[in-house]
Amino acid sequence: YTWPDPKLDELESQIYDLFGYNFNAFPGFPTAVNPCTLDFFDTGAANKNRSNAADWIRTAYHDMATYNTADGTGGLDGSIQYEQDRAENVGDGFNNTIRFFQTSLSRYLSVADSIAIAAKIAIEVCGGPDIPFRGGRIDATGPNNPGVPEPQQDLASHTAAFKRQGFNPTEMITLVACGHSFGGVQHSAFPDTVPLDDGLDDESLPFDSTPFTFDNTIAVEYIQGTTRNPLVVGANDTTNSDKRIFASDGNVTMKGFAEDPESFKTACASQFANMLNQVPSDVQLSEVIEPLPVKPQLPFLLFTGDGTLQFSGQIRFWNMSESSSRTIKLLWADRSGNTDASYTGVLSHASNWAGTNKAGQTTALWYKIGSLNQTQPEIDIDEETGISKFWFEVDEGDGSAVRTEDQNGAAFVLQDAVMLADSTCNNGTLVHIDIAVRSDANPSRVYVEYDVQVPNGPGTIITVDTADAALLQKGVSSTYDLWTVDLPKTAISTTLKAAVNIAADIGGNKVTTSYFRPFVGGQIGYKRCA
Ligand code: HEM
Repeated sequence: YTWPDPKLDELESQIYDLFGYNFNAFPGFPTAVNPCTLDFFDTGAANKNRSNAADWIRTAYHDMATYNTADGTGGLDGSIQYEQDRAENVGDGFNNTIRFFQTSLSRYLSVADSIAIAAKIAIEVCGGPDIPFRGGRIDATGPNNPGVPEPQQDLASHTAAFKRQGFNPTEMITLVACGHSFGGVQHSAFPDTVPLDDGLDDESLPFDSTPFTFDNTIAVEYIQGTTRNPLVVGANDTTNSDKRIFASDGNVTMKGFAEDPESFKTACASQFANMLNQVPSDVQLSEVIEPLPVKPQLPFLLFTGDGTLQFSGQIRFWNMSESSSRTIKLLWADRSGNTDASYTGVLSHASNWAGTNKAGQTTALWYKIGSLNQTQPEIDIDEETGISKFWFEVDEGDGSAVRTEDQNGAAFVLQDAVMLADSTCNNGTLVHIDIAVRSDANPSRVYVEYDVQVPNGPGTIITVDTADAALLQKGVSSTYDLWTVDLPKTAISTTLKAAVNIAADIGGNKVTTSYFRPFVGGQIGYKRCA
């Protein structure tokens, strides 16, 4: 896709900026599955086979399992929030999962996409295959029809349930084996399947001897006859659903998985992806989100009133490794689209500004707009000529040709009609947001947008609220007027991200700035009011 696309930009960060210099990814899914034995809701040694990773994967399946291919209803839509009182959703793993990312939801990050991202990251970080990711799941506002398979049901009803969900019998065996590569069955949820050992409050019996890692042990132990899977060798044969499912094709599929770990991995990659992509028929998922080769993060213009616009932000270069000889130049076109030899500035880089989606690797380098030198930390743009787009020239300094990074000619578009003014301040309880608006823009409305989490029974709905700005001073500089709005901290404190953006309706179009965090340190426009 072409930057900027706020929703895809957010999702891209959530799946690629996971380790290292990863301030973007929020809440930081990998922190909960690195190591994969982590269990945030651990109640003691008795639960030692449980993990966040297993909870997240089971949550994705149970949310999806209401899908009905015939009428396009159900699927991965966050409806699990409203379905936890059902017998088919016994256990606290769903609530644990949703609680983890509840505070980071935004208009760009739905509950349903968060569930899908959590499962994808758990699988990938814990030894599993890469799962291609498509985004744009929309949250249901109430429950779907029931439909999650339960262990006491017979093979015919499981086959029918998976068919309804869009999986044929081989895919059913595959998806169950892939999912049950993680975690196990808990006594408290399934007391008949898992007896309680003396002296324990609760315990979980794993499906295989490696419940924290994706691997084909689930199949190897099953085929060898050494499995302790409580849904295969449980004392009550009625609830041995894995046994019935695994054996349903004469063990052909499980034998293949036991003999060839790579074939298991490949098969799981495609069935996990299918699971995450079963969404209601009125939801249109994006294309598979690939990492952007060059990605601006919070490119920001700040109106100073001294004749310049301060341009700051960070740029991520994917698939780049450290080099002391490299220099990267930023170039821009002015408001009229013209270029000039003077429209250029440096990007700076420090050696620990490296990140990746794989633990222990370096995949991307981060550069900052402006120099590292504190006296010139951003690039100053003449407010009279302004900016309309920017791009980069990468010189490896090794004699190879200088490379232009401009999104195949589209460049990186940046509007300069509305922006934060540096007179913005906060007094602890409200932020006094000053907005510079280009005098020739004639906006019909200038406003601030912010996300609000609205409780909806046991679930959450994200809405976008707005606060309108009023004109404060015409001609505050040669090119700009000043508008202002007061936003109480309570308005934006319902999301941990606490981010807002400035918008204006100009000539029938909506123009906006990036999301920024007026109350949180380290970003722009949050100084204390005098
Ligand atoms: C006929 C289909 C299935 C049945 C009857 C079934 C049954 C169960 C049961 C009884 C548990 C124990 C839950 C607990 O103790 O809280 C469980 C756990 C789990 N299931 Fe399934 N399952 C099925 C399919 C799947 C699928 C398709 C996936 C994912 C692809 C999956 C992923 C998991 C995971 C990861 C756990 C471990 C949870 C933990 O340790 O906290 N299951 N399953």
